[in-house]
Amino acid sequence: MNLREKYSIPPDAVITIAGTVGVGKSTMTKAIADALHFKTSFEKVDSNPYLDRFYEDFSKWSFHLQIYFLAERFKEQKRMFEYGGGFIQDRSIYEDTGIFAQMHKEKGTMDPVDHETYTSLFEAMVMTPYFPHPNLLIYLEGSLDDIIDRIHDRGRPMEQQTPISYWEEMHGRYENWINSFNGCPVLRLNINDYDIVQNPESVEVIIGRIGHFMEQTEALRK
Ligand SMILES: Nc1ncnc2c1ncn2[C@@H]1O[C@H](COP(=O)(O)OP(=O)(O)O)[C@@H](O)[C@H]1O
Ligand SMILES: Nc1ncnc2c1ncn2[C@H]1C[C@H](O)[C@@H](COP(=O)(O)O)O1
Repeated sequence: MNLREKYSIPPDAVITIAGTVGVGKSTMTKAIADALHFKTSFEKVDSNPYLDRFYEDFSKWSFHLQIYFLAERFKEQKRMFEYGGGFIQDRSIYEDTGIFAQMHKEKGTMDPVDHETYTSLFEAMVMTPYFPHPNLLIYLEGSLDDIIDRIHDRGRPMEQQTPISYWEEMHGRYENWINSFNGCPVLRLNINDYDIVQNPESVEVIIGRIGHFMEQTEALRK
């Protein structure tokens, strides 16, 4: 019996991994997808034509970058929908609007009219059939210091030049955002509790928690 069957995880589930930059979403996405034999939906980072420019000049490129991410996520949502689920998704679309676009608008690095245009496009997109809520959102959390260490260890050049205050602001916003998020059931995992890099077998404990949590939330829904 495979882990998906063992822990009664539906084969058509869509599970989104959320959390701040560097917390470990991509690593967790791959580990869970491998364990469940699910497909993956990753963000485009290396081939993103705006990301470097954005980190050099937030005000100039924030609208372009948000539109780029929105278009990419729309294509991914459509792909997941057409496959009929069975996906682990690296970051939710809710974070683009609820964290990044919001933060840049409030900090004055995204023009309010651009933000309005972006939001109306986002709202039009989520009204299409391609945007069902995920079955589960796994929120990865950790201390700011641990996350900054991970950003440094990963070493993406544009992130190294970004002031710590940017990551600190984002870390705080994530906490507030997840505390009021109600788009789908949320399972919180603290990054100190599982080390899937040093100890890959620990993914089974996470799969067990996912299965148990999904059963509970499904029972409550009935
Ligand atoms: N459990 C872990 N233990 C130690 N390092 C980790 C762990 N998970 C991820 N990392 C490392 O932290 C960095 C950020 O992880 P990544 O998965 O790319 O984060 P995200 O997708 O959230 O930005 C990478 O260098 C990755 O190898
Ligand atoms: N919506 C976004 N706006 C601005 N920046 C974003 C957005 N989504 C992702 N990013 C940035 C943050 C990181 O530098 C890379 C990849 O994110 P990660 O959390 O490391 O997967 O893109």
